[in-house]
Amino acid sequence: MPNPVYVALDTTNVNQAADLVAKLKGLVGGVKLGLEFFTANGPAGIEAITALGMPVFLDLKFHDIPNTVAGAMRGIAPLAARYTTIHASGGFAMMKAAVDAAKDAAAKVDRPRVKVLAVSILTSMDQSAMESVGFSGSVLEQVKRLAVLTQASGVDGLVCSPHEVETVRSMVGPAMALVVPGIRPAWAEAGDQKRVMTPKEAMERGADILVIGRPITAASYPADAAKRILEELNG
Ligand SMILES: O=c1ccn([C@@H]2O[C@H](COP(=O)(O)O)[C@@H](O)[C@H]2O)c(=O)[nH]1
Repeated sequence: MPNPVYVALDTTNVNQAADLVAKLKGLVGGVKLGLEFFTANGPAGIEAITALGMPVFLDLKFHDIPNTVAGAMRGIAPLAARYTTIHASGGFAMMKAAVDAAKDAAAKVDRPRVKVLAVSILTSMDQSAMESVGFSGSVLEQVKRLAVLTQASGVDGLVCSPHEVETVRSMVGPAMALVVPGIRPAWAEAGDQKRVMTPKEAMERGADILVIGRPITAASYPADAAKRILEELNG
């Protein structure tokens, strides 16, 4: 089985990210670069990390009208990321436009197409946070609704918390990638994450990819933390 861990390199500093890549190569399956890194370093920063030879997940969580999101997908096509993200709450038309643009753009630059993942409900939100923005149903019901919409739009995968992954897997089947942040080994602090679970539990419930940031990157010895997670996954 390929290593399912993508480590979230949430930093503004390219050298720090590159140093973590060097320390973690062979211990994680890929790296995730998000808004913090991209807003500080732009496409050149992404290219610098991609050049280090690990699969890159470009987590920019686009959420806008279909035409704008399609343009953004064309914009990132040359960066050769393996995965990118949009928000499922942008709706069917936006998600379809994103996938169509990713396909067209990849054909034009003659590269494998970036796989598009739709973020359902952020793992930092619990039931009361959902209600505070106007949702009356349960988190699980909303994630299920967005999973159906995501699959219908042709998007490649869904980002959800470990609490929903088993239900979503039973709904969408094996082909859709289920990417799961909110991962916390028993020895790590939850921080701002609300819907959390250990790496092993998340895999047992059907995750394909585990997104793990601070439990690795904020550890005194990131490579040791990544090894410990691998041991727990294999144990
Ligand atoms: O629902 C979501 C979607 C994305 N994320 C991202 O994953 C990492 C998690 O980092 P930790 O340090 O392990 O909390 C981070 O980059 C988020 O932007 C998420 O947490 N939840």
